[in-house]
Amino acid sequence: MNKPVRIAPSILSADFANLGNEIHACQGADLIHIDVMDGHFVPNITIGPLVVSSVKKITQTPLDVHLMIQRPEEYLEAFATAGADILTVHIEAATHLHRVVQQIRDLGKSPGVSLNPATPLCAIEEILPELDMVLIMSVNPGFGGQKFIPASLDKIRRLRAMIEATGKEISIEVDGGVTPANIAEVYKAGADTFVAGSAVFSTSNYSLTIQQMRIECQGTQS
Ligand SMILES: O=C(CO)[C@@H](O)[C@H](O)COP(=O)(O)O
Repeated sequence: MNKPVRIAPSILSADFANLGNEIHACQGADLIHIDVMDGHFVPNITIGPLVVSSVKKITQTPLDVHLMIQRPEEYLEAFATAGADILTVHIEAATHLHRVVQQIRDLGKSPGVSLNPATPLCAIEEILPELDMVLIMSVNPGFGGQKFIPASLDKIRRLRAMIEATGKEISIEVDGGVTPANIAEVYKAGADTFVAGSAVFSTSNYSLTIQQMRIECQGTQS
């Protein structure tokens, strides 16, 4: 069976002075990806729960909140209350990851775990069956507009095999340097959810770009 395709525009590349309209222009998106950076886990500072709560008021599209922060357990409730639907934490930032994943479930949200490019897949072996999604960083986190790291493709293939062995439906999201030119290859490797920041927001018609990215994946289906 063909895997679903979810396109998640990352508002990190949007015009923040015009955020509501920027999000409305992403018609056809499956998720709105929101990058939360604390200036400690990554060298950049971005969005907090107040902005998530404002975004929640203006869109029906589920909010995919990517926490690139230290001590994520201290902020889960705030982001859940603000309207996050998916809460993804970094394995490198959560000391008691199992507890953090349970906290996300208890808040009624969908848990994801993200891995930096240098973090091996074996690090998530034990927690994998508890997750709804694994986010593979295909750039080093912190900034939009970076180049996709080609070694991510093999990592995605191996992760897909690990997920199949669990017999569970767990999404693979890929974040960083995904474009209409490489999305088909990333999909074929086993990903189903694609974050796209500059690839969407640098174009003149966001909705059309989202549609093109989906078509690129569907073109690989048998
Ligand atoms: O998490 C991050 C960057 O750390 C991303 O979500 C970026 O926003 C992706 O941007 P592009 O690579 O697609 O421009």
